[in-house]
Amino acid sequence: MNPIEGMLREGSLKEKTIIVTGGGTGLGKSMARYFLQLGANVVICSRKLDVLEATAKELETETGGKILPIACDVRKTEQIEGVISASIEAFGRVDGLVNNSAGNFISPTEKLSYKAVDVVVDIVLRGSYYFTLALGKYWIDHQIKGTILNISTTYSWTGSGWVVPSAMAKAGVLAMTKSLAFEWAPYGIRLNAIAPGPFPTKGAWDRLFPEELAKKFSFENRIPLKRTGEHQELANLAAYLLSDFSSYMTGEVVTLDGGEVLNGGQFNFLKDVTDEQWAAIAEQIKNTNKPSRNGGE
Ligand SMILES: CCC/C=C/C(=O)SCCNC(=O)CCNC(=O)[C@H](O)C(C)(C)COP(=O)([O-])OP(=O)([O-])OC[C@H]1O[C@@H](n2cnc3c(N)ncnc32)[C@H](O)[C@@H]1OP(=O)([O-])[O-]
Ligand SMILES: NC(=O)C1=CN([C@@H]2O[C@H](COP(=O)(O)OP(=O)(O)OC[C@H]3O[C@@H](n4cnc5c(N)ncnc54)[C@H](OP(=O)(O)O)[C@@H]3O)[C@@H](O)[C@H]2O)C=CC1
Repeated sequence: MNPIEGMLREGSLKEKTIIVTGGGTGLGKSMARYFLQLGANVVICSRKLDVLEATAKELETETGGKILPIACDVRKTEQIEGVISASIEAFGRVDGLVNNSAGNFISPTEKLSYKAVDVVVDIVLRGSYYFTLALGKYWIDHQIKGTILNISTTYSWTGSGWVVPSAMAKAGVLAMTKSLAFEWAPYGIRLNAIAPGPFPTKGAWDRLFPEELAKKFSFENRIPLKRTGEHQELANLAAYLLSDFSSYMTGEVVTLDGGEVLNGGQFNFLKDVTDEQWAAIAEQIKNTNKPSRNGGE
């Protein structure tokens, strides 16, 4: 496969200031890089300031764009408000938010302590609605037509065992996306979401596909398109959803997963049937049909 290129034309996010939570690592970092390349001012925030500062330095050198790293635990409202006021001070205003911060790990649910469930739900659900609420109030007060992109998962729809706190929290984020897309549409505020399939990042792989598991299962085999996602593919979609090109779209959840979620199709197990078997099956079904066509049983 050829390397995936940036999709939008230069300057597509010019004059926009976008906050990316969890923007120091993984997919958040890849989105931040592309937003900078498209001319946005970017604010990245998460718990680890040293990681954010290293990312900011790297991306600034690479893109020549303006990026501000700020420490913020998305479970703390005063820290979120601090990020918003520091962003306004640095760039004049805020136009976009990516709720990308997350916590997650695989575990049998009955082995989780109450705190282990809380930690994931609080980062994902509480963090997303705290940030959304704080920015929404600012946008409504200042008549700014802001845009929010929530990073969800495909199992928000289907549910999934062994990641139950994450599934509960991400499903809540989806409900918020659709509910507020309607309620805040009169203010011109848009909310959309991406449901990514597997995109290799250290954060996700260490906690969801650890070596012990990777030795036994081939994840690529579960994916109809037989590969994991490229970060630029997700960054392209994210930039589109934050740009004015998507200004007629709100309340939408776009799945980007190589077809992985379609595995649930009831007859998809037939992918292993050979051509010879298909010929025999067709013959058998036709023979069954014959008597009924001739008026028989
Ligand atoms: C296709 C892929 C879909 C991907 C989706 C994603 O979201 S990928 C994104 C992936 N990226 C990330 O997740 C990035 C951020 N993630 C993190 O920082 C950590 O994974 C965190 C979420 C645990 C928070 O860390 P922290 O330092 O704030 O918390 P802490 O260490 O204090 O633990 C709190 C409680 O959890 C308990 N506990 C922990 N592990 C396990 C376990 N394996 N088993 C059982 N329990 C476990 C721990 O014992 C404690 O409970 P206790 O004993 O006190 O009752
Ligand atoms: N990679 C994948 O295959 C998939 C990822 N996703 C979603 O994509 C997003 C990015 O995940 P990914 O890049 O893979 O993983 P990462 O672990 O790299 O990203 C998670 C980010 O969240 C930040 N974070 C965690 N806790 C907090 C907190 N309390 N306050 C603020 N920030 C916090 C972390 O920074 P810090 O530690 O500094 O706080 C980190 O930068 C997540 O929403 C994830 O659920 C969804 C489906 C698949």
